[in-house]
Amino acid sequence: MQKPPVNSLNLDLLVALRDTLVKLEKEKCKGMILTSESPSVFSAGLDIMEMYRPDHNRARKFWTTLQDTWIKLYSSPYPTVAAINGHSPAGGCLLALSCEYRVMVGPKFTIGLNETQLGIVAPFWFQDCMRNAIGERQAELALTLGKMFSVDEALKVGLIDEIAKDKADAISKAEDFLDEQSGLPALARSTVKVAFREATLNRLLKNREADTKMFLDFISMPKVQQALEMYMQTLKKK
Ligand SMILES: CCCCCCCC/C=C\CC(=O)SCCNC(=O)CCNC(=O)[C@H](O)C(C)(C)COP(=O)(O)OP(=O)(O)OC[C@H]1O[C@@H](n2cnc3c(N)ncnc32)[C@H](O)[C@@H]1OP(=O)(O)O
Repeated sequence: MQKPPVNSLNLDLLVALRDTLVKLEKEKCKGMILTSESPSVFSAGLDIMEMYRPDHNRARKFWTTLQDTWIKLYSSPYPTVAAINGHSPAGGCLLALSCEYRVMVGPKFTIGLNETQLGIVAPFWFQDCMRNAIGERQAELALTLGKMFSVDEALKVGLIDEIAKDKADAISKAEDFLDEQSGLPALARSTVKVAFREATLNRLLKNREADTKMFLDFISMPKVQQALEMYMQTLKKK
């Protein structure tokens, strides 16, 4: 990802990510490493400006493109690794959680689904991804608190799989994971992957329209708009 300054996921970046994932699948990609050009941010999550005082049609397109991107990434037949070389809150954490393996550069960055702290709610499929990675108990604690994990905490709880000392080390560890996968029969590998992910995927696939409506209704609430405005101001003041 290369959208300065913080790879916030706006409609354009999501379209680019989704189209890339579609192309990779078509071209029978052997494996993908998702990382960031920024030296300190993997992705700042959803672009708050897409949710603040939104145009209804654009907000719908934004959300359905996020859903498409997630579905493509989460269900990709080829192996995927997140080389998390910077902070990874909210939607950034979702991208990392949707890959099969996570290597994160330590020690100073943070990762987590922090939505509750912002006065918004992580959608059920974000929650499912966290639950699948760290288990029911830890996920409930993390989601209700909107907890951002340090790299050490993330490793301990199973949110990431390995710690790297810098980006080059993260890429090298990610390549090791892909090398290990490359010796396996591809169809057997991807069938097992989809079997593990099917229930989580189907939950969104069967409820896409309701999920979109919930998002549009939620961001139309004056209280939510106030919370987003205050949060944007805090970020700008910083
Ligand atoms: C019931 C179902 C309902 C569904 C409801 C909605 C569900 C929503 C789901 C997911 C939500 C999200 O993903 S919300 C986004 C959450 N993200 C964050 O909280 C991260 C915010 N950003 C930061 O903490 C920091 O920016 C950083 C740690 C990522 C990087 O820090 P750094 O110091 O390097 O950079 P700055 O803070 O100075 O930021 C630079 C610049 O970028 C702007 N910025 C940062 N984050 C965002 C963002 N997410 N969206 C838009 N813009 C962002 C920041 O304001 C600065 O702008 P200026 O240079 O103009 O000041």
